[in-house]
Amino acid sequence: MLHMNAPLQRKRKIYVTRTIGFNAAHRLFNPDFSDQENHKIYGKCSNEHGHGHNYELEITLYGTIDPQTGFLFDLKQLKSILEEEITERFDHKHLNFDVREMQDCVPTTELLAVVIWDILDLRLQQFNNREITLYEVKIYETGKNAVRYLGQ
Ligand SMILES: Nc1nc2c(c(=O)[nH]1)N=C([C@H](O)[C@H](O)COP(=O)(O)OP(=O)(O)OP(=O)(O)O)CN2
Repeated sequence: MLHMNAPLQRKRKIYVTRTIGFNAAHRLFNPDFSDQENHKIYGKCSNEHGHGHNYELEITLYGTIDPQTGFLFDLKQLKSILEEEITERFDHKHLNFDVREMQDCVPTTELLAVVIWDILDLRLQQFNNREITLYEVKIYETGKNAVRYLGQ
């Protein structure tokens, strides 16, 4: 038996974060509004042919350290899940047209965070019996603009 018991005399709750990026295009445009209204609300972000972003995401899990492995969750496994669920779905896509989960909404960073939360929350349900939950989806749309969603 390894001597990791000392720090694990009691259950330890911890947060683990993996960062991932993808490039995508979008247009902020609500078909319920006129072109003028869209331009007033979304400005240059409503330009007809859209524009691109280098999105950076921080995905944080929360739970109890496994006393056998010393992990909350294997980060290699989290990397694979994020590649399957996020990179494959969003990278080099146009969010208004190419991503089924975004087609009925204006692809703001807020709604992108909610959609990504729902995708990952579903995928991670298989690990709930290990007391692991999704804690936060944080998205940087630009170097200066970020959104955090905690599932509420
Ligand atoms: N609440 C939100 N506001 C805005 C969103 C959004 O998703 N949620 N998105 C945009 C645009 O997509 C836009 O591209 C961001 O524009 P801007 O603020 O100009 O981006 P920068 O950080 O690069 O701007 P600087 O000029 O460097 O400050 C707009 N609003």
